[in-house]
Amino acid sequence: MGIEVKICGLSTADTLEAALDAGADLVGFVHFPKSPRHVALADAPALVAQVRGRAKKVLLLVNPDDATLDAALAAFQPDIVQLHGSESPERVAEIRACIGRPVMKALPVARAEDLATVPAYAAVADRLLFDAKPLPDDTLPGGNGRPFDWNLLAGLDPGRPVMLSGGLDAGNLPLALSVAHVDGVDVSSGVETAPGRKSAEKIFAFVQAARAAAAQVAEGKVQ
Ligand SMILES: O=C(O)c1ccccc1NCC(=O)[C@H](O)[C@H](O)COP(=O)(O)O
Repeated sequence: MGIEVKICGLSTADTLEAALDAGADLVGFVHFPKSPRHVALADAPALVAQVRGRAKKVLLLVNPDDATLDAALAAFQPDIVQLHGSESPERVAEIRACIGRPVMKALPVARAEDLATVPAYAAVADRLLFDAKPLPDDTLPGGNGRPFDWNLLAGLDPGRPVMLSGGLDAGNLPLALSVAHVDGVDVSSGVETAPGRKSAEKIFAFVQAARAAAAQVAEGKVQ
């Protein structure tokens, strides 16, 4: 199987259509009011209906309580729930048992020591997403448009599908995929012209670059 491409933070019909037309495997909807990509519950059904099975729908939540979880599941009907807060392995396991659908846990990475929690989360989550650890001044736990040292993932095999995230764009994907042998890539800022404003052209370029880079790695042309 080739690499999975996730376009995250989609919130408008036109840019969602661009991601689907470009062939994204997963489309991510952020339900987190502090985010410039936030999708309100009332706006979810129209976007969800538009997907029509052309991609997997990822609902992105941050430290949701049970009420938020229930309401968001009903509105977004996701294929995957991505937890992008400080959820403990126990909370991830609790949510996974409750929702009966795959959970992708986002783990913040800045240094090798940050990977110490991988086994505990790999034991309870269906997928792992490695993202750049927010800086002290960042107001969001993700979507900050900043990469981390991809070499930190070299040789890592948590026994779960792994998605690489954080500051990716069409330009740095070949290097990222040559360094980090992952199952998927995820982007938000790198396909935007401003926070929360997705670009159809950048979305298409990112998906194309991901397919091309993955093929190069598969053919052994990029070490
Ligand atoms: O995208 C957001 O606004 C966001 C807000 C709060 C938590 C997570 C968020 N995004 C999570 C994602 O999966 C992003 O795609 C990921 O962090 C990469 O973002 P970027 O570095 O901007 O490509």
